[in-house]
Amino acid sequence: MKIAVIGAGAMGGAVASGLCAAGCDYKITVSNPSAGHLKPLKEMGIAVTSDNTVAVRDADIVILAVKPWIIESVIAEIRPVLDYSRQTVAAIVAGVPGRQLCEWFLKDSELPQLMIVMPNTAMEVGSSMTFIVPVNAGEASVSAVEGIFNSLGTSMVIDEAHLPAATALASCGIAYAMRYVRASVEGGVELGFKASQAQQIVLETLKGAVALLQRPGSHPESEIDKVTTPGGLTIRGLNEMEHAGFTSSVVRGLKACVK
Ligand SMILES: NC(=O)C1=CN([C@@H]2O[C@H](COP(=O)(O)OP(=O)(O)OC[C@H]3O[C@@H](n4cnc5c(N)ncnc54)[C@H](O)[C@@H]3O)[C@@H](O)[C@H]2O)C=CC1
Ligand SMILES: O=C(O)[C@@H]1CCC=N1
Repeated sequence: MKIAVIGAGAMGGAVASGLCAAGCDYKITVSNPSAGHLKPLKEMGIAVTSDNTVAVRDADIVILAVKPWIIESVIAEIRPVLDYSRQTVAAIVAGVPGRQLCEWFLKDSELPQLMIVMPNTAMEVGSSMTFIVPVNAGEASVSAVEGIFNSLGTSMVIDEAHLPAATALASCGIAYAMRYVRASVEGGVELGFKASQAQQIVLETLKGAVALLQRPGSHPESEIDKVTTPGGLTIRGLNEMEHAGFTSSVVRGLKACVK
């Protein structure tokens, strides 16, 4: 299967390099106006070009990975050469509704197989939580796009109404998770560990928490109950974090992200 990736930044670069690193059998061409982002991809053996129309011409699946304010002009550029009878478009773009993409893609009253895809930066390491929103897409094209993003982590097909929440939790959420790690490391340094040791401790602890929660029937509150000895140390820390607004600030941050 041939894939064209338009835009070689954080998302487009991670799709191409992630698929290559996973040893997938896709023939990938990446296009980007400047050469800087293309160089490492070329060194991995990926075909590169600065011409978007060249990249999309032979592709079975076209992945758009440009900023939201650029996507309209990129669609206008590639629309004349796209063959809607055989090509699927997956748009990685935040905050652009499906109906707007349809308006930009419309050609002779036709649309391509079209979906919005929302991954996160962990594609780089094959661990993205990715959402797929079919906008104008049948089962075969959705399953082809699922195949791509399952090679880069885990994917979930959702409806467009859930996309803002999904974006907040997972695509932006990876930054929120990093901020928890950074805060814990800073606390660990104040308590006497070197930053590198504190980071290792925090990451191993998070790995343990994830493994505990991934067991069937597991719940964060019951895991917390096992840690909080009555009158003990853990509950003092937890209550102090809640006095400072921990849960509330996370919920408010997610809601602000969706607004
Ligand atoms: N960065 C993230 O964590 C996430 C980003 N997204 C979405 O992914 C899309 C891409 O974002 P990033 O990769 O972060 O942006 P980026 O700025 O890292 O990459 C965009 C790339 O597009 C290239 N570009 C600019 N004009 C172009 C054109 N006319 N033709 C082809 N390429 C062109 C730029 O040179 C750049 O390499 C955005 O729409 C964003 O909303 C979605 C989920 C997560
Ligand atoms: O911050 C943003 O707008 C993009 C969308 C999801 C993650 N980064």
